[in-house]
Amino acid sequence: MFKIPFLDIPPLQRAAGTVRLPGSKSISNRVLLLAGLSEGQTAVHDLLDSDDTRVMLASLRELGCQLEQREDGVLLVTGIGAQLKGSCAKLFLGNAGTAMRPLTAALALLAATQGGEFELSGVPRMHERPIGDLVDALRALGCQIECLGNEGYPPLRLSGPSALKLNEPVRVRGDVSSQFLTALLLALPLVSAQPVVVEVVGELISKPYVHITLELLARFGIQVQREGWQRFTIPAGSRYRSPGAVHVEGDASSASYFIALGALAAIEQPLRIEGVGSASLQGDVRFAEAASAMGARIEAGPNWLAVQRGAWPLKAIDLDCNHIPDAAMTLAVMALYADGPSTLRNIASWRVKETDRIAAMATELKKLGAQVEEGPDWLRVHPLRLWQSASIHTYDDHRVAMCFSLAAFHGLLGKELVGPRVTVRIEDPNCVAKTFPDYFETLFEVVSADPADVPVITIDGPTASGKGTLADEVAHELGYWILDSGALYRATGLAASRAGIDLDDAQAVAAVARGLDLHFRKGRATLAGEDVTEALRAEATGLMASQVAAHQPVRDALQQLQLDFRRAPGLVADGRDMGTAIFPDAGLKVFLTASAATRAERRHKQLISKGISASIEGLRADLEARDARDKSRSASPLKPAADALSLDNSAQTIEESRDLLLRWWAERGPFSVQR
Ligand SMILES: Nc1ncnc2c1ncn2[C@@H]1O[C@H](COP(=O)(O)OP(=O)(O)O)[C@@H](O)[C@H]1O
Ligand SMILES: Nc1ccn([C@@H]2O[C@H](COP(=O)(O)OP(=O)(O)O)[C@@H](O)[C@H]2O)c(=O)n1
Repeated sequence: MFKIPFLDIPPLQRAAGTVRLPGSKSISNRVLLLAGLSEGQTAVHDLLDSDDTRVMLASLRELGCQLEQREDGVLLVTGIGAQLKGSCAKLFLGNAGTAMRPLTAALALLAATQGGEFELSGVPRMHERPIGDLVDALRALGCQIECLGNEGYPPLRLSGPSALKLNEPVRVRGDVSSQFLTALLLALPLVSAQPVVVEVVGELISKPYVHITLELLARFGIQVQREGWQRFTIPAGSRYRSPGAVHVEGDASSASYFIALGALAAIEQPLRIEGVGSASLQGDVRFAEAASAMGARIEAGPNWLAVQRGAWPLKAIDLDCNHIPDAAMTLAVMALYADGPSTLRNIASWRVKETDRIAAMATELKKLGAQVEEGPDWLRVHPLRLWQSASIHTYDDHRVAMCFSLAAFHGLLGKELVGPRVTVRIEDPNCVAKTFPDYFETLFEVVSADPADVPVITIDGPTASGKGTLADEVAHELGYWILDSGALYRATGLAASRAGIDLDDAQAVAAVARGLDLHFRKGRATLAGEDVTEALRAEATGLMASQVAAHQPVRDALQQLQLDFRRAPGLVADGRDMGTAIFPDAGLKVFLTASAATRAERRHKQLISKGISASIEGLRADLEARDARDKSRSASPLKPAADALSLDNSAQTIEESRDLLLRWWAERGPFSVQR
């Protein structure tokens, strides 16, 4: 997760590989509610772990459901069997419409029939998202509902008991959001001693989502009879029965970003997307048809898609997007790469989502330089030729953040589109946590950029000056990768000495360096399958590293390995020759120093905190010896690059050094002067 104020994405070129999608949000929250209302236990496989599912889980727990996370990732939900365990609760539902609407309906009916008082609230934006049509339908049925802020909006208080009028059809509007109908369909089996009829007033929008609701109800034992999309009957005596196990499909709306990515940038081979396919329940899989119409080449299996670039530039479209409301936002960004203006129609529901999405898309697309027109329920986007760097505001809306990441593919993709190489800044990138917490990590796994376009910050300097610490801090703040180049020399020294090789034998050690089976994952290092994290950091290994690092053939052997770390969105590299030899074109070079006394003291503290005893005098002698060797060797000696900025951090805290580097970096970036 990128919990940082912004993420700068450099120009990207190609996409290749396989993406495994997280579970669908719509299916996850419906399954959780149904499992929570059922009798018995449901094993939920592939559940989405996101902000919206967390609020649903917290609510279910509050209402008395038992939740148990199995080691294999499966969640066991033991439902309340349609019987309230407690008579009051206050539920906070964040900005999750898929939790607020159905819980409102279910708790209103449970309070009416079994008595109780429940308060449902959310973040400020949730209190601006209308729920009046659902409240009206439930009140007409006899439920007691108070709007605690503005009439027609959360927060709500639901109380009972009260008599329900189930003889007449329950009428609900379907032309603003289909979630109101879904909420009623999910909840009314709670009171179906007699058949319950729901009638939709107005033309129902987003029918595919209602289709998902009906399919999932059927899996939980409730066969709703449907007459067109206007009238639904829940048979008398319907009861929620756990199906035992449920598998949540991959999120089809999330798939849209990768389908678009394939259409834009899977040039040599298709991009494979696993988790959705031709057998998916979700309407948003039909985004694939829209992408095909724009030129994507798509092959589909039951639960996978393979997408490749077809037409280029993409073909402009004019599309009624009512059937793919969420995924259609992705089309608005694809339209930048089309051969003419594209128009997305029938998207009025965008105005009442996480933010007013029509206004948001128009505003942000214009920042990139695009010409955009909007109407009450449509958006027209013209192709973009002259791109400009833009800082994209994301409105706490995961979909705005995800679809604008696709705007980083520009300029270099086709002959017609050559233009300036620009940076796309995504503000508040962590807002993707709502449905796809690892979206950016997943994206960066499958994209590649021209290395020259990938920004690099180098931090060189003597031992224990704080390079590694500072590199970690800065990389974390920017969402960049880290190269601890010293670890490569340490691993070479360790591997060579374990193999009984003379560390002064340059060629033999270089051969070890070339065959290094070294991997870094989640803060741990493995060498030939063995965890060597601690062994690498030992002082003795540092001395071996400095010995083998003096050989030019060893340095040559490790060069490509180091260059391979230069991947989007960027790199912070620490070592001795990062700015002078490995990344001479780095955008910022820092030469970090501190007095020998300070460094010996720091190293001492570091070792003591790890339970390793050492004397300050001994450490100082070692580090001075190492500095002397690093500076005096002929192969890439330790020295500041001509264009490096020097920083003596003897009297600085880590935070002060970090903030100074981030300031230097910001001054050199495309957003230093506010446009
Ligand atoms: N201003 C500072 N900047 C960086 N590190 C510092 C600072 N002050 C103290 N330290 C400490 O110095 C120790 C050595 O830092 P480290 O990053 O391992 O150095 P290097 O990678 O240069 O050998 C760490 O324990 C770190 O917490
Ligand atoms: N880019 C680099 C990084 C490390 N090294 C060598 O590897 C040794 C260990 O590096 P390191 O960065 O892990 O050491 P510390 O500064 O953390 O003590 C250094 O003393 C250098 O001799 C190098 O020559 N070039």
